[in-house]
Amino acid sequence: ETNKASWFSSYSSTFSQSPLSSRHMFSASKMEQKIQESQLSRPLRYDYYNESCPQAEQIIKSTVQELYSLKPSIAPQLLRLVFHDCFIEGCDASVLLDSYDGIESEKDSPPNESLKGFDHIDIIKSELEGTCPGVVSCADILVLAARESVLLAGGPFYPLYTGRRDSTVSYSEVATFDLPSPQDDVVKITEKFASRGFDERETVSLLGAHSTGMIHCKFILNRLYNFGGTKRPDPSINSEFLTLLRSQCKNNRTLFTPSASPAQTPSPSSSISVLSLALIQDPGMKMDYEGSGSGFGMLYYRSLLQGRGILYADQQLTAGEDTETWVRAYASDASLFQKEFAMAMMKLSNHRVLTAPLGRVRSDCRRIDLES
Ligand code: HEM
Ligand SMILES: [Ca+2]
Repeated sequence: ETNKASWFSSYSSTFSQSPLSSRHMFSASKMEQKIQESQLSRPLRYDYYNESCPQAEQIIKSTVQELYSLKPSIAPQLLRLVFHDCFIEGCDASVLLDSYDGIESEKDSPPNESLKGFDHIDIIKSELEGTCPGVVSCADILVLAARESVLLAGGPFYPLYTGRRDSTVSYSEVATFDLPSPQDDVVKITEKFASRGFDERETVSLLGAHSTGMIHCKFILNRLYNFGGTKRPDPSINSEFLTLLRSQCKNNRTLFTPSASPAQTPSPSSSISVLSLALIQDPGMKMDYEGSGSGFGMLYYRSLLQGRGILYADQQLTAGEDTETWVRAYASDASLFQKEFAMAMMKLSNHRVLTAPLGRVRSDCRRIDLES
């Protein structure tokens, strides 16, 4: 029931706060209708699949582990994926839908351009469909796979209820406007998370997810070479760290992997835009650039305190009084971080879920089945 209460508080805060409400897909009356309908829908349950598909959670766990042993990069990919799903109209697998038949999908919206992990979700889904066809929702697969990924990346375990159902809609416009941008300042970031019911403390702990995974240079080039049009770097970057980041991310036309030969440098008349070339040639760098593998969390916050945040948005956590307090707390207490990250991930995974009779269980996570 507490679950439901937080669902409602986060929903209504989105609704009332909403400077962006005209851009949301739902009109006010539709939203009210949705709230009323949801009062009829059932809450999530512990071990929801224990009769309908008792092996479900084990299958998800072992498949993620197997995929991870072949390609460790899937763990951060799945973790990011659950954030991008749950943040946009709740944990309903809306982010997994492909664009087809007039559906403009979230995954094709600009903030989701570099999301990965969709094919891994397909693999897990097909394992489950082989065992219990039509039973396990894509939304549950996403949160459970992300939980496993957090563990593999060195983060905490957290319990999750199940019984989420999948959306029949993809919210590409909401994703375009509401997902946080790497260029957002601390005010914007805290506003966006507050609109989903997360306070500063929870926001700072969630950002600890940036202890793991890859970042592409395109997200920080301005910060390194032309911050706010100044032709100078962001003054908040530690100067040694600036040198390191610049060595990883060369400026525009010279943005090539070390193996690229000079002959491949495009001439100014090249028909390929510099931006798209930059994307092709941008292999990305590890967020835990020190590669010490010294755990999930601690190093991220310590780096922020030294002006070594990679994204502008990361570094902004030290620019707000409250957020900085939590950065300091997590930098000095690893177990506090693990505990609070676990709580925040549980809250994220329960954000505005759809349960029966709402939504449905898609048999293909990328498409809405016509018959069901
Ligand atoms: C202010 C909020 C946030 C912003 C602006 C932001 C932005 C970004 C950007 C720009 C990247 C790099 C993507 C790429 O280069 O392809 C990234 C990666 C990542 N983000 Fe965030 N993010 C935010 C919050 C979060 C949260 C709350 C989580 C999870 C709880 C998360 C998890 C991740 C993960 C795990 C990666 C690595 C993905 C990979 O290796 O493929 N992020 N984020
Ligand atoms: Ca969603």
